[in-house]
Amino acid sequence: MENANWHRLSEEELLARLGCSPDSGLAPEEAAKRLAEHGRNELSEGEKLSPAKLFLNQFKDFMVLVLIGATLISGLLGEYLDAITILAIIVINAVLGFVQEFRAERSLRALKELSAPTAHALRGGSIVSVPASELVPGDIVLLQSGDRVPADLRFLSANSCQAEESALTGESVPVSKHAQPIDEDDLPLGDRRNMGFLGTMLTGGTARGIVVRTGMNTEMGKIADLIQQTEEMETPLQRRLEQLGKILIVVALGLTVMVVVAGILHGQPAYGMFLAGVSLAVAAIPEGLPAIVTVALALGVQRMIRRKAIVRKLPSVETLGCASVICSDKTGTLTQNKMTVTRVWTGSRDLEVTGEGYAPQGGCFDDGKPVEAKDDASLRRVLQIAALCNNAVLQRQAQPSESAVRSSAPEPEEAWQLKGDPTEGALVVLAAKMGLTASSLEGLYKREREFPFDSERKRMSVVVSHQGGRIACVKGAPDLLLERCTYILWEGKVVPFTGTLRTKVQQAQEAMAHGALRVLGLAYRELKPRESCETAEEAECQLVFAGLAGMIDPPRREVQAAIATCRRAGIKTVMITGDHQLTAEAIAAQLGIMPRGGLSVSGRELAAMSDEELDHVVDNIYVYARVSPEHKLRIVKSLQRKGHVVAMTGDGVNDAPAIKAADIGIAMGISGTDVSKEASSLVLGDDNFASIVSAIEEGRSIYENIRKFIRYLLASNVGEILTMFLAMMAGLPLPLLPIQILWVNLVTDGLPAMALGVDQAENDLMTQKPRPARESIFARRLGWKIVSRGILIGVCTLGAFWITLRSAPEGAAGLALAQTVAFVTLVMAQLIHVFDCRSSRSIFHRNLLQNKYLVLAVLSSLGLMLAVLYVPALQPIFKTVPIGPREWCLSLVAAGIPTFLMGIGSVLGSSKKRKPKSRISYTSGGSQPSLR
Ligand SMILES: Nc1ncnc2c1ncn2[C@@H]1O[C@H](COP(=O)(O)OP(=O)(O)OP(=O)(O)O)[C@@H](O)[C@H]1O
Ligand SMILES: [Ca+2]
Repeated sequence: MENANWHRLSEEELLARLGCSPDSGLAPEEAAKRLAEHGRNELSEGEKLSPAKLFLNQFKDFMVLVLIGATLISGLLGEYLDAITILAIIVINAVLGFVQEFRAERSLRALKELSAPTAHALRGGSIVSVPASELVPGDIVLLQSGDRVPADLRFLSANSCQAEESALTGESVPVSKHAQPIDEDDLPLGDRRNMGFLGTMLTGGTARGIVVRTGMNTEMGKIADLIQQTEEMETPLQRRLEQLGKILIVVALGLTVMVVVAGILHGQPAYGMFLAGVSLAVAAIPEGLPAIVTVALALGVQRMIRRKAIVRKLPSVETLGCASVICSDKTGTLTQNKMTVTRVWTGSRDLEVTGEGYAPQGGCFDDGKPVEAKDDASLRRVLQIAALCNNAVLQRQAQPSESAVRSSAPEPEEAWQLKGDPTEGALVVLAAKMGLTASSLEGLYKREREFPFDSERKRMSVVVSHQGGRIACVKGAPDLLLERCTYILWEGKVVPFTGTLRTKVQQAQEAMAHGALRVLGLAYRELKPRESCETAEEAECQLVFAGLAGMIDPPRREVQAAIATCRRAGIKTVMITGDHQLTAEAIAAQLGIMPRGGLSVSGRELAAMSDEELDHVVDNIYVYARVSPEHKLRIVKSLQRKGHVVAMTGDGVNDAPAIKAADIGIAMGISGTDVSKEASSLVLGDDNFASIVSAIEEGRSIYENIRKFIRYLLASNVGEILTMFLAMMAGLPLPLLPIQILWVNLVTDGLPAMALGVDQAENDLMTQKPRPARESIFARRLGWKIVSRGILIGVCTLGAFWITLRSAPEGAAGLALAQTVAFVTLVMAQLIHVFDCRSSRSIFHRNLLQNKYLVLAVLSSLGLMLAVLYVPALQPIFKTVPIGPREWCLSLVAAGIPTFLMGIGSVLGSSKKRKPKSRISYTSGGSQPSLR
């Protein structure tokens, strides 16, 4: 089927060559057959690490190589027990490292699969949503503005279709597409205007195309090796830790060399000192750090997924914790996007509409008296426009099967299902309540044209033919619609739209908007017989204003609490909406977004401001109303200039630039376009504002957990090095034998550190201000804690060693006892300190048993330590001796000092300073000051 000239073929030739019927598409069996033949529609990802390779990689580490060298030397010197034990430790170390990295790798891959795209294909006569990876040549796919092109395809039809092909051609300006054959050989890609290419985006219009090539056979596949995977998968923190790791290696090696030299100068045997040096270097280098960071990030990401926030770019996990402003869409994110018309205004009458949901029950009431459509020409016209200028379809749900009942949402009474825009759905329901259903209108009106809704014009219109005449029906945002109306339908008669009447409409609209209703204006015009009506401009002028419909869209239940959480956490919530300013303000007040003295700004006011003027007030603006997507970019930029870390939501094609520019770009999983998702770093699985707040909470928690185990690992390492260093400087014997150091490194660093990575957050996580984006990982006294605890661990371990050594009998037995005491003290000090690391204050501030994993990890480390002490078979290997109550007391006291001494100090210190919190008051209703 290879043919480079797909663009030359006619539709018939295409269909014949690709063996596809234009009406029913491919049969599912045929599609399956072709999938087996052509392979999946995926770009191969280049080198994928096999588990075996990943395991072998563990041995490539420099320090591990040194250890292997040391094993060889031990073996050659006849110290077989040493050699075997070290070898065993190397292997266990590698297994641990492998498990950590494998888990990280796997969860990162799962993450990628989560955001895998789907496509709408015609298969076996109906349109189905299939994973893009299962498309085959011959599939007919349907695309609309905002979709990514799922394979290379030839267009069969295209309506005002625009595609952005910069990924392939480097040209960032969208090009228009058509479906006609182009009779030219060797056409450059950019000129194949009747083809769409994998990896490009549809930025406007709709299209139908037939897949001609998939996967690595596509144009993108041909250059797949060349394109740099731009997806950033390493976070700034990881990069900084890598640098830190390098510094630590140098420091650790330097200290180790000093320890070895000092030891030899003080008369220690060279072989023993060499082995001790190597072991110390291995122990002191936090080689596991990067892997644990990745695991902590990856596990955190999985927790986020459970809370409906899908991270597309790992670095944003870190940025999330710094977010200081969330700019959120209103409709669907803060509100439920379940619209119900509750009021209709027709000039002469202000009607109340009853009945909730999509079921056409209830009706219009005037002062409590039911109203019939047939008695009121104005109302009839309003309902007609509402029903005709509409693409939403309401369906009675098929008798739900048993399995659907069990799995479906908790609203069994909701028997009606909406296909399409909820705003339009509300109007369909309104018309149906009054007896105008789609089926009753079908025969009478025939749609000739549609000028679709866009968030720029904020209206939609259709042209319908009816009894030989034609009518343009328009609905949209009233303030913009009114400018295009020259007449008004007043008490059943068309009259000129005078200033007084305009004021009345204005007042009616504002009254509805004050009540948090979204208001749509409805207008029409009867076209003259040969009047041209080819553009939206031609259709939407000289209109007759018919009436207003006001609809409620209740806030999402969780949102108010989420916004309060943000406020406590020092995060500002800003509402950005295309809706009317009064509606937006009313809902903002309901949700507690707007503080006393906060401002709301309309798109028009925003457009009139210079960047400087905007910067001046941006910190005090809480609502942006009637904005267009382009305004979002200005808002993001301005907030960033003020030093904010900005999270911005969006769903449409035009939102992509703002999503990209924001520090955390957020796309809607359900209602968002592919274009917006591709630009985003976070996708909300449920379109819900509350999920953003959950993600921020997890982001903060992950970062704090990383700080916890960095503190634990580094303080442990400082303690280990210092014990050895001070002993050698003081001319004492080795306080810890090489094998013991390796054991400490393995057992205390491994599991407890990982358990800290999944620790529960502290209570004050969401009452703290966001952390500054440039803050060092050692900020907020972490560096001090590492150094102070490390020094105390080292000094106390050495102290216990020295006391035992002095009181014990001279000779090998006494030394072994002292070394065992040092070993126990070091291990216990770390296992106590690990609990201290959970708190930013002290060990007394947290429930010790809360983190079950940590308790288990500590208990197993403890068990292993006791085994080394008391299992006779292990004693010769680790050169330990059983210790008695006296030694235990000494060890435990020495081990507790670093944590408890500092803990008591911190309790005494913090009881003195308690500063009062400042309060901002938030209104719940009432009028807001505004820039107007
Ligand atoms: N389908 C539609 N047909 C005609 N007019 C519409 C339609 N949907 C919305 N409008 C009008 O356009 C205005 C803006 O709608 P848009 O969808 O851009 O904003 P929004 O959904 O409120 O935005 P956001 O999600 O940011 O809150 C609405 O207030 C309404 O008056
Ligand atoms: Ca270590």
